[in-house]
Amino acid sequence: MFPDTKNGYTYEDCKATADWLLAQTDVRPKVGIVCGSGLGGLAEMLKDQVAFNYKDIPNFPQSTVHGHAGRLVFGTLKGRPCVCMQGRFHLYEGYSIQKITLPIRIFKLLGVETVMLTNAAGGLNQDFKVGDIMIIKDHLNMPGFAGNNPLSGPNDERFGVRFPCMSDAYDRELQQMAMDVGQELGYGDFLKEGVYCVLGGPSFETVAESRMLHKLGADAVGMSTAPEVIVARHCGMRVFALSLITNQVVMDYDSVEKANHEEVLQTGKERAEQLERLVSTMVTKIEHNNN
Ligand SMILES: O=P(O)(O)O[C@@H]1C[C@H](O)[C@@H](CO)O1
Ligand SMILES: Nc1nc2[nH]cnc2c(=O)[nH]1
Repeated sequence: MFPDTKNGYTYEDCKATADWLLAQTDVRPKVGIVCGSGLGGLAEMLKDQVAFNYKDIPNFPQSTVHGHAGRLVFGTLKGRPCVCMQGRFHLYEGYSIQKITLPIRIFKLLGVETVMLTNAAGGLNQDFKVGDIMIIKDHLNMPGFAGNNPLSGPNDERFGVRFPCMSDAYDRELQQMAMDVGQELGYGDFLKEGVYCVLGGPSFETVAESRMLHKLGADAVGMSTAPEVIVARHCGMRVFALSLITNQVVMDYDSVEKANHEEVLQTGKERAEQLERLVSTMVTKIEHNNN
């Protein structure tokens, strides 16, 4: 079956999904986590889990990519109520940009205040190595340059304003917290910061494209996250995001390296434990209104 490409989801559609979920769990999450390719182990850390397959959730798309389990998991992480997407959606799966970002609005209506996103990305910055964790400080939203922005279409003020600011999209306090926590955990050698660039995928970059993105100021390139960040900021949630550098992007015509999804998943496995510890430690330190 070809994925549902319905464009718009109304406030009422999102509310219906959120209410359906809230009726089936007592967990009232303050933190919403999105797991990138091969990084779904974070969801397994949640205690007292109540999990839903995406196929059972009204209005939810299905995961079609290897490394994205397709489960929404509620539970607690060191006592803090969380909800975790074990698998996200991508434009290249054939979904509309509104559909891939729908879960972020549902997070909002579940009561989430802070969104933490992870992804797998190719390293463009020549100082980065495979296995580095990059704290995202900003993004280049390439589909948005071509008019494919998740906020295109009628604006519902119940979510946010027509023209949201994005110069502060990535919460600076949370970036500093990640640096501090990373240092405490002994991750200083592989913890970096930088600019993430999203492309539509699913093809990986040509050499010319990679060189261009590097010149434009991107440190890492991937196929997700930025649309989710835009939607999260539009509806007023704090955002923190990390890229795991799973491969070095090929920038040289003489290179024999070839980007591939298996390498992406393999690097995810090798670095998963540290990434999970970094995110889970941060969750215990983030202050919310009633904790
Ligand atoms: O969901 P993320 O952004 O982690 O997935 C990346 C981009 C592609 O979906 C895939 C390529 O290997 O990994
Ligand atoms: N576009 C893109 N996405 C990725 N996800 C993981 N690695 C890569 C990469 O090299 N390029």
